[in-house]
Amino acid sequence: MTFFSVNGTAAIRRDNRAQAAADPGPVLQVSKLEVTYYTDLGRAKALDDVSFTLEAGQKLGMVGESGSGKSTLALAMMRMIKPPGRIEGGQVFVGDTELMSLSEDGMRRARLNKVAYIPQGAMNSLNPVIRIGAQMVDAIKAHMPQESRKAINDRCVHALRSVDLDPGVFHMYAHELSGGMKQRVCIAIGILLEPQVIIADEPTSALDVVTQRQVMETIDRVQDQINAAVILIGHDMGLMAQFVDKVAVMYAGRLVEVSSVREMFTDPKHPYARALISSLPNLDNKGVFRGIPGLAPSLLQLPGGCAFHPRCPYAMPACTSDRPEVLTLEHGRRVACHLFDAEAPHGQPA
Ligand SMILES: Nc1ncnc2c1ncn2[C@@H]1O[C@H](COP(=O)(O)OP(=O)(O)OP(=O)(O)O)[C@@H](O)[C@H]1O
Repeated sequence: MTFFSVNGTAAIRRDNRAQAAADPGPVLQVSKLEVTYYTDLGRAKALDDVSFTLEAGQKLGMVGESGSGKSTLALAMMRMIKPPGRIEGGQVFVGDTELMSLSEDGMRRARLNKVAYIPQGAMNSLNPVIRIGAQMVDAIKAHMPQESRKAINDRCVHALRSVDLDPGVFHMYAHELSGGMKQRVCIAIGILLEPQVIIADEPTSALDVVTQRQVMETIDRVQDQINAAVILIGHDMGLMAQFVDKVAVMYAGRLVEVSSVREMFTDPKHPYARALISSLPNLDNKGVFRGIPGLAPSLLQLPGGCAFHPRCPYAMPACTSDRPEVLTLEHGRRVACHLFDAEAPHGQPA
């Protein structure tokens, strides 16, 4: 912890940068996370063996078709999966704290403090009859019941300023704010306790393109201020390309590729990632867009072998029968595809 000054008063602030320097290595390690929804129609495995790491200050873009499991991943990391869903395995380390093994009370304290989640449509779930400031104060009080009112207010004002909002917003109601301002309030709430990890689920949906960019720039800036690792869930590959360091592609509950943003956009490996990239407009394809043939599979009836094989132009016999392991390729790229079985160092699954 270090001290910083807000309006001339001292407030406690965690120094994520000093923590990261003292403890190099990934701040977030997700390992073999598994989630199943037990529905009347059968079992839907929404997360299957999901593993990845993220360092302090890094931004990961999580992309994939609707229903591929992106929000489930965020909810599982927060231990907020509700029935009929169940977390059936895996670990999530934030620093040296393993979230899945915390008590309910320990997890309640870890939320917002170690890992903050800005859910899909968060800006529409601000309470319409409670002033913004009171909602921010409540969030802090739940974690710091001993904190003085003045220190709490100062912390709120600091967070509002960090997201480029006037401190006057503290006294306003949600209906007095534009969509972009409301989304920035949600980001301010997310950073109140300076978490080491921030997960933002579609933070720019329902915003116009100018406001989208402003919100992404706000996330960029606050992340830099508190040196957090950020996961951005979304569909907009163009926006991802501009703002993230790494891209993770999810398909039918599995991470099929995790690569640096440059490698993902210049040389995507997994055929599904290739299809996603080639469906983007660019200056060369002169308005001819290539879609991805077929539909995303139902999680209740996944094809055998690789779930993508019925849509894959490179499918081989092994793809119909053997589930591809996640392989580590050069530069630490991770790909789950039989096309690369021979390329992985020593053929070892990651
Ligand atoms: N409450 C639920 N009950 C049953 N199945 C569910 C439930 N929530 C999610 N699922 C299943 O989990 C899968 C993943 O859903 P999830 O919301 O994580 O996808 P997503 O990639 O975030 O989609 P979107 O981009 O549309 O938000 C869905 O296809 C659905 O089959």
